[in-house]
Amino acid sequence: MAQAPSQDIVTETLRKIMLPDGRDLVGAGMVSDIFIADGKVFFSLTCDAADAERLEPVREAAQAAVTALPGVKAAMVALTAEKKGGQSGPEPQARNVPPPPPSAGRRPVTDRAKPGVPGVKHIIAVASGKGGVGKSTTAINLALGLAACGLKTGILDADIYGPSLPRLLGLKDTKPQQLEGRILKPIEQFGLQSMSIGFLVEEETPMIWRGPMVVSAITQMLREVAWSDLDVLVVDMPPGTGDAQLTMAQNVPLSGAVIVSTPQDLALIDARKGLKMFEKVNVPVLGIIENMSYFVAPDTGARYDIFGHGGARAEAQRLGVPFLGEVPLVMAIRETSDAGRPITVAEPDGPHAAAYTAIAERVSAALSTGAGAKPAPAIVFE
Ligand SMILES: Nc1ncnc2c1ncn2[C@@H]1O[C@H](COP(=O)(O)OP(=O)(O)OP(=O)(O)O)[C@@H](O)[C@H]1O
Repeated sequence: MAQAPSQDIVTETLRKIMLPDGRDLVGAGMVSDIFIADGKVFFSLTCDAADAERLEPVREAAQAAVTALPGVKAAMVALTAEKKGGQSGPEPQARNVPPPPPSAGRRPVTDRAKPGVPGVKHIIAVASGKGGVGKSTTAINLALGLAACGLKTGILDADIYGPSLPRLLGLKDTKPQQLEGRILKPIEQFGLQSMSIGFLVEEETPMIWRGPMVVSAITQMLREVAWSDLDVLVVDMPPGTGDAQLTMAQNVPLSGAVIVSTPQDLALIDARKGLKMFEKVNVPVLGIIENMSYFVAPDTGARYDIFGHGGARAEAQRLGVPFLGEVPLVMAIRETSDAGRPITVAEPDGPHAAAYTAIAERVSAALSTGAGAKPAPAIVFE
């Protein structure tokens, strides 16, 4: 492969990407420090929060243009509303906050009003306010981390718009066995019981589901799968906070929810919406995970905060929700996921597996104590 391009070449490429107002990205002063390592290019684009949605196609165009440069293996471009510097100072150690102790006022984690799922003690949702923040990657590694903590664990891929579990588990051509009636046997992989709509339909099948169908498909996968004796079932939710997600959060007997966010303020705005959604339906939020928290250069091991590290921790603190931990942006996480052997399986003794296991321990502790963000009581004036 050709040599990776220089920062100047990347900058020149970005000069050709135009904004709707006719300025180019570089001329508009939107491009952060550009970081290039091992053929991969990382940078962020600064914009007003209000313009984020409108500028998503520009972000995609920038990412595609840089990816197409000779010598580029991958590019990761994020939109952010804060200006960020390049390399950070030394990272303070051990900043993870343990889950808060159970307090008398917290409600029990099992919602008795909803019928439980046979064979499953606790169900937790892994959700994100927006797509592409690494929710599925986090969900599978969290599930594996919970299993490593000694919990009998399952994972249900409820992201039926874009199921990724078959790929993440290296089970692309596997079909579940049908037991009597309509009941499906979960597929066992890496010690997890798993189910995904991706096991049932071909990858090419267009997934055009309307909201209500999404909910019934998921409810069916929850209740018509022979989950066996699970301590915890991790549900990888569809991204976003629309009606389908809200109905799901309402209908699935969730013990709690975990929100995944990247550190940028714009992702955090969406994460906050996710949090509010669970509060609305009285599901305790067990905490927030910051994914792609910082970047570790593969060659030098130096740490860079190009995407604005620490935002999720601050946000969790602000919202009174536990911070569950941070996972860096490392190519090994992406590559192992793509290869169907998540990092917690591929490198169980490595630092990244340790990060996920530490997060899993906090989730497990929160489940057993009933800790989580207690929704504020509604005050009604009549
Ligand atoms: N910590 C990480 N380091 C490096 N790459 C990561 C990390 N987390 C996720 N990724 C990569 O980012 C991409 C998006 O991740 P993933 O599919 O888990 O996101 P998602 O939020 O579930 O996306 P979608 O909403 O589109 O389903 C994948 O290629 C994944 O391998």
